[in-house]
Amino acid sequence: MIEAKGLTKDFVSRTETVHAVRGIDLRVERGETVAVLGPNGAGKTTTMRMLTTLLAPTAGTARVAGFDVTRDPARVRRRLGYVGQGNGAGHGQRALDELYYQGITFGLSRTEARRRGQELLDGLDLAGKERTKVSELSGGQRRRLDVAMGLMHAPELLVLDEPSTGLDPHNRANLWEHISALRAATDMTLLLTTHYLDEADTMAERVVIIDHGAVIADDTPETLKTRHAGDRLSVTAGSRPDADHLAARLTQWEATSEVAVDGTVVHAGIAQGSSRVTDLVHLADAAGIDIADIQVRRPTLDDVFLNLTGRSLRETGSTPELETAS
Ligand SMILES: Nc1ncnc2c1ncn2[C@@H]1O[C@H](COP(=O)(O)OP(=O)(O)OP(=O)(O)O)[C@@H](O)[C@H]1O
Repeated sequence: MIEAKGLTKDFVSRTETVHAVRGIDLRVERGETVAVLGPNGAGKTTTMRMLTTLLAPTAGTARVAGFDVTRDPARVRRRLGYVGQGNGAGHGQRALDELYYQGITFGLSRTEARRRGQELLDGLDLAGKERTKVSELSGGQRRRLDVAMGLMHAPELLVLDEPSTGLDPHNRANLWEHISALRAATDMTLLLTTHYLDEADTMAERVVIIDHGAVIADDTPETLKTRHAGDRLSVTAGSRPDADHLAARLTQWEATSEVAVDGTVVHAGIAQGSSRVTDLVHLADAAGIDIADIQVRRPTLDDVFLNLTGRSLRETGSTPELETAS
């Protein structure tokens, strides 16, 4: 569905050149859901804008649904829906009219545009809002209307740029429930950017991590976690001396790495954590170390990013403040 090779974008001004995207290769198969993750300014939006024909690449090529984004932009646009950051819908219009005119723009008949608009309002939990002005919809409802706008012409590919930013957890979950239901009903391909690591983890079959305009990892969330970040172990010892004693033992043990003591808690990385807990208990018993609690945590995508770059996605200010919007 998407095949990008060496996609590059430089923004050149009189004073500077910003290398926003530096030769990205990306392949997305039909029906796949792929999340693009990365800190602020990594080049996610610029990449989406090139793939959706809104921005001309400086170098490289991209084909979407079989058509070249530079040579055949109209054909590409016909096959994709793009929901950008911010609201696409005009605020003075009524919800169903917005969808209707979007449908007409894409060549639907008047009857079909009205039918499709109503179907999407129903499917996205906006039934009853047909005649409500966009400006009077809540944040969550407006975002769902944006998604409906992107879906009016039944695209093969839906590109969502931070669809849930600014929504509270309830509305995020609600939006995803609707997107998942729509996906299940069609074989639509989904490409999204998000700042929410848990969203990428649960919604996407594949995660592409970009940093400084380049792809630094591309795989399933589970493989990324297994390959780039092991399980994390936290053991609470009975006393500080016990914690120090345990830390010394774990430093020698082949299953653990990066051992650190914080009060009576010993933290470490552990290979195949849950299967090694019994061995750990035996090791502590044999050494006469008192243990109060053992916890093994699966890594998150943030641990993956941290291991790859030495920075946390959270520290880079990527997790935006929540605005309550219902
Ligand atoms: N029109 C532009 N002119 C100049 N520089 C730009 C322009 N658009 C983006 N940039 C720069 O390109 C880089 C990549 O920006 P981009 O918006 O693609 O990042 P992003 O990963 O989407 O970030 P965010 O998560 O904050 O949306 C940034 O340094 C940004 O300042």
